[in-house]
Amino acid sequence: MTGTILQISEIFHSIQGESSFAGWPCTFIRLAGCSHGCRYCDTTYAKTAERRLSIGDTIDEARRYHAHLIEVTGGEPLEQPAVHKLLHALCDGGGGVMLETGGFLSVRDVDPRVHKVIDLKPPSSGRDKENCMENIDIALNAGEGERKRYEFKIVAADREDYLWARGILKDTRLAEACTVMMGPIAGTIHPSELAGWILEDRLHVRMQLQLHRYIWPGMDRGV
Ligand SMILES: C[S@@+](CC[C@H](N)C(=O)[O-])C[C@H]1O[C@@H](n2cnc3c(N)ncnc32)[C@H](O)[C@@H]1O
Ligand SMILES: Nc1nc2[nH]cc(C(=O)O)c2c(=O)[nH]1
Ligand code: SF4
Ligand SMILES: [Mg+2]
Repeated sequence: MTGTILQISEIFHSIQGESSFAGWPCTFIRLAGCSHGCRYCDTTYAKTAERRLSIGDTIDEARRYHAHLIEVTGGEPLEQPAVHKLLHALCDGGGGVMLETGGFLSVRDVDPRVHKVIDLKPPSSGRDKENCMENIDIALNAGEGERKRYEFKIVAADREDYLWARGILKDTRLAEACTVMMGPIAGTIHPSELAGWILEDRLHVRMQLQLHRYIWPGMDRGV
């Protein structure tokens, strides 16, 4: 198992900048490769691997930072089949384990101990037709205790994205069951504009800004 090879973009220690865990020290394992190409992606450098590491070496390196929280992100982490063994082994080691996924692939086989952050890609991504809507059903049908480990996220560039998000939330009533985070895509709408729409519509979502962009402005990698 530990011999299974992962394509790695970077492993770093930072402040969790997104999700309901924003603000906590966190070690990030960024797996390389993504076949989606969202128009606004801020991590295109992760398309290609910097290193190939066994699961065991990946965990050893991540654990060196002694963070209470580890997030596996990408690229698109679910595109590497070995991610499931990685997540399982991380959970066995204790501490909080998070997965950040673009939500194109089902999270059905993800270790149930993992806190799953699932993006719903809006029209401005150019990939909105590829959302795996099964993930919403999986979360809604999860038992009471398990449901808290499903979190959804929608980033928006404009009013069209926002209305799309509002429509999905109304149709599925997802926000009544799970945490839904909403934030602006960097360099597009001002946070106050998005906040205004959320408040006007009494939307039951949590607003987020990418904290790391404020802590380390202009830094694209390793934060
Ligand atoms: C780079 S992706 C990697 C993980 C996975 N592929 C995904 O899309 O969730 C991590 C998060 O960054 C967000 N993101 C990417 N580009 C962004 C941008 N320009 N502004 C705000 N958030 C962005 C994505 O929506 C996603 O939630
Ligand atoms: N600080 C920090 N927090 C993050 N949360 C999710 C991230 C990601 O790229 O998936 C991310 C990231 O790249 N940096
Ligand atoms: S799925 Fe994630 S990593 Fe892939 S292009 Fe979209 S935002 Fe970037
Ligand atoms: Mg990021």
